[in-house]
Amino acid sequence: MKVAKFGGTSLASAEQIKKVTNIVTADNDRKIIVVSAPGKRSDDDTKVTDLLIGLGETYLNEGKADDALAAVVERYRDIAEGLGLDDDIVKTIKDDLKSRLAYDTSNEGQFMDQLKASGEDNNAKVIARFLQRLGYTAEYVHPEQAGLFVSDTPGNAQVLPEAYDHLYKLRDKDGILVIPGFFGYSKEGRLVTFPRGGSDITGSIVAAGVKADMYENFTDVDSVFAANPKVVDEPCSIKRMTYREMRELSYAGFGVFHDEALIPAFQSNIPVCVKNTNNPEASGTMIINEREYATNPVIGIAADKGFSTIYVRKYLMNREVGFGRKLLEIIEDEEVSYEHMPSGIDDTSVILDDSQLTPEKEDRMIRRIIDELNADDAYIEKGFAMIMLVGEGMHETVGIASRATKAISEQGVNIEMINQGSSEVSLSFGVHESSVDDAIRGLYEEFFSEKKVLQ
Ligand SMILES: Nc1ncnc2c1ncn2[C@@H]1O[C@H](COP(=O)(O)OP(=O)(O)O)[C@@H](O)[C@H]1O
Ligand SMILES: N[C@@H](CC(=O)OP(=O)(O)O)C(=O)O
Repeated sequence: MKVAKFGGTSLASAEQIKKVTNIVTADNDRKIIVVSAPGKRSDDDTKVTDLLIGLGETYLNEGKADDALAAVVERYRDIAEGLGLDDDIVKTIKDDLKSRLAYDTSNEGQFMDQLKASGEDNNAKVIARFLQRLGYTAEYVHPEQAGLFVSDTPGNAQVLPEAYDHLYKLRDKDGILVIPGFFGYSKEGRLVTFPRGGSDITGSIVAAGVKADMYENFTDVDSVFAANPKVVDEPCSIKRMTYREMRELSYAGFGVFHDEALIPAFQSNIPVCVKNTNNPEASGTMIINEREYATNPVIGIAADKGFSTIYVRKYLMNREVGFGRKLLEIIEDEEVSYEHMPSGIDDTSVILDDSQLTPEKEDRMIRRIIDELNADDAYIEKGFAMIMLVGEGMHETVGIASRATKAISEQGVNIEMINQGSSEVSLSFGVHESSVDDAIRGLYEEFFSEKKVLQ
């Protein structure tokens, strides 16, 4: 049995949904499909999830949001018409959205979650209805009834261990099961979404729960590439990579697959295959436990912008017992997690993701570092990007770090930070955001320029 997840680009229009149903019905093993909300139809289009976020925010600010509601309903009307479905499904979706807007707004996180989740929930209903109309036995599956239980943390759900046993029972059902991605339910029955891009996570959890033979992740590219195709021209395709490599690369910026989505599949040893809805014949990228890495010690380069560094200097910092703990405690008190912490003798830097920061938090942290830790100097610098070079064979291959630093410096890019820490499969560099694309192109040229496909 296979679990196939289809992303927003694969379900953005009626035409795309028809491709999806062709793919699903062409292989009897594709018994469970996990679907996203309709995504972008073109580069300047808006994902339904973003329309829903806009709808929720307008409603919270103004107490009504008729135009924003109409824009969401219009997307489904377009799809329903293109699929030849009766208009009643559009009316049902409109009523559903209105009842979600009537939800208690006192907890904004919960209010937004149940609204955001409607994108996948209604799309799953449309797709199940379309499959039935085509004459297939197909069923929409409600995540709560399937037992997809998660933590009660709005926008940041984590699967609860008991979910897997409940999901196993889906194996007993007949026909094609259509499950909306992106959300589950708390034990108290509250809807909770995963982080953005979280339908990949649902797919992986369901694949692990039903003990699938494979988890197929359908998107809009033929494979995972060694670098972001928006930065490097025609980057080489990766045929096979390990879970660890994919996790590091997706954490560091490969938008094609959610980094948290690897864990459930990995723990159950289910191979993951990334494939293209627009070209399903292409073999895609297999993500597996081990690979032969002698010829390709490095498999990919990922990068992400939006990092800040807290720089702290204090003479004899290395001799002060508990300095690091106290520093991290100040950051913890602001409910901020840290990414890296490269250190010297008298100074240390803590790298933080900007999305967790506000000017008030920054001020409080700096003031406490100076007052409570008696630091000689402390300040925040913004506008960093982190680049990650990843590959299972890197640590056994002499000279990777020196080739990488040379390649970056030949682009005229200054390296602000290097971290070849405890991870055995990655090496990361901090550079200024403005020079990150040059650095990636330099690294790509050094490690992949002669290659078309990484086997
Ligand atoms: N290294 C990479 N390999 C493949 N695609 C990548 C990579 N880095 C970024 N991407 C982007 O990820 C996109 C697919 O992810 P996403 O838009 O989330 O798809 P979906 O709608 O299927 O969830 C691709 O169109 C591509 O532009
Ligand atoms: N629709 C949600 C969840 C998701 O995974 O979407 P996509 O498959 O389009 O990345 C989002 O945009 O975050």
